[in-house]
Amino acid sequence: MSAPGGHPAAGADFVVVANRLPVDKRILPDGTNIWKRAPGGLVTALTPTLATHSGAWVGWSGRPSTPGEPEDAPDIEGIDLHPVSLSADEVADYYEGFSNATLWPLYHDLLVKPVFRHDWWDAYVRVNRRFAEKTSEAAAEGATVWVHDYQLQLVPAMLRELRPDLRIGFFLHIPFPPPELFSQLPWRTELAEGLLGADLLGFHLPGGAENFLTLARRVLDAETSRGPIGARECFGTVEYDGRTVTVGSFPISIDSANVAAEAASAQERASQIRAELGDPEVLLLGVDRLDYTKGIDIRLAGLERLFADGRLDPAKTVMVQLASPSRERVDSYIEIRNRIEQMVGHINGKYGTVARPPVRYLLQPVPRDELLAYFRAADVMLVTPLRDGMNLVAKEYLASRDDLGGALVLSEFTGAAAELSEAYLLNPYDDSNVDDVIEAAATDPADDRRARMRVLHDQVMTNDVELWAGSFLRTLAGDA
Ligand SMILES: Nc1ncnc2c1ncn2[C@@H]1O[C@H](COP(=O)(O)OP(=O)(O)O)[C@@H](O)[C@H]1O
Ligand SMILES: O=P(O)(O)OC[C@H]1O[C@H](O[C@H]2O[C@H](CO)[C@@H](O)[C@H](O)[C@H]2O)[C@H](O)[C@@H](O)[C@@H]1O
Repeated sequence: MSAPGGHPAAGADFVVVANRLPVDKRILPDGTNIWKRAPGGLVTALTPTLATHSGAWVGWSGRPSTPGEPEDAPDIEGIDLHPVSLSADEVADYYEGFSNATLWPLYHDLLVKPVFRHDWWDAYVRVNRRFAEKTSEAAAEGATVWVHDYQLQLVPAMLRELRPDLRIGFFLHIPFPPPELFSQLPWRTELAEGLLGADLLGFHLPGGAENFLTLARRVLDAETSRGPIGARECFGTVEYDGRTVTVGSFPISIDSANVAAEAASAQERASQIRAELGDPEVLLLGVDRLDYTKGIDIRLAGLERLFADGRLDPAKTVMVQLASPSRERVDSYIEIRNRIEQMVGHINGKYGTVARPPVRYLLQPVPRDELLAYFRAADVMLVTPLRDGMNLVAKEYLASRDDLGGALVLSEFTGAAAELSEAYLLNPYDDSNVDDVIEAAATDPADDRRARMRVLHDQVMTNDVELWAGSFLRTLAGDA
């Protein structure tokens, strides 16, 4: 039913728009559908915020739709879900193609070569329009809409055209590259214009926000502010199309109190995990989506060098790598999986015994309580990306350690490093630095490690996801 202006009479006042719904749809062998809460940083971050607002979420179910299949709209955890259908071709062209083989590598330092294809771009435009239309149907008059991430950069302008009454925020969860890299994109003008449909554009780091201001000047000849941007303060502006768009830095975080409480109750399982692993002197842990940006190969290579140089003893050291399958049909993901599995086999073949391989590797998502038990068990958490927008794993690990045990090794090339200066920071491009830092985190005196963990744990407990969402939404409402 529509209100006089053509807008839904009973729409939501607060609508989140993201590539994925906070659930995955699975079809059982008997044909019935079940919805499971999906893994991933964005989903993990936003669920608590939505549960406290009465909101709607527009997104994709995570699987291709078959023609004619009706989309059911489940309601989980008090959130009204609005599924957007993608055909198998659209999954290939919009999600695996333009989003994850064009934009993802372009925004992550060209770690692999981005592919520029016009048919992928056409699918991206078509799917962004479908998201904008679905959102327009879901939002009440004057609603606040929060659009997320690189898959949906055209939605702000498309939605503004459909619904000028809405207050539109956009947040980018991955790095925003320097204009020199972004400008390789044949559709750079269209993307910049798409983003500027928002009232507020948020980035994790001030550097990403400043990159966007420079781009707006160069590509669109827009007038922008020139002063520095600060986290949750000192916002920038772009004058475009007769409107002022605010640009800011909002570092995302986690539901710290919940993670800490759940991890504390996983202590018994943590001790059991150590025993199952043969009570190693040093337990190293990696937890990541299997992505070439995460530097899983970097930490494996470091471990092998430390064994080869006799700096860590393979008989007394275990590294657990929990990898979650991701974007499995994209070539660069197939290649990194092969590389990692070859490295794991090589290290175990060379430095293990039949009873005791030093690397234990899983390629499957691990249940939440089990994951927290691993955090609680680990002596050293290895977070070694070559580039990462934020990295919530690092923050989850720190929140889990209210016992002040453990140590965090953290790449300088993560967004998290900007806030977590007491971590064992490393440059993943510098082999000897990688080795020195991992060794220090494993062998430094317990008091030194504890002192660092105290600062880091407090930092994450104070700067949680509520602060992130609250500061973004207050700025969007003009109350900051
Ligand atoms: N193997 C795994 N099993 C279960 N959850 C995982 C696994 N790997 C990563 N996760 C979860 O996925 C999220 C990853 O978020 P983040 O580190 O920000 O990176 P990204 O969103 O790029 O994957 C975290 O909440 C983390 O706990
Ligand atoms: O949806 P997928 O293709 O399975 O990918 C999962 C998510 O990966 C990316 O996460 C980013 O967001 C995190 C939270 O802000 C951040 O910590 C991390 O550094 C980023 O890589 C992606 O941006 C999400 O859209 C995906 O859902």
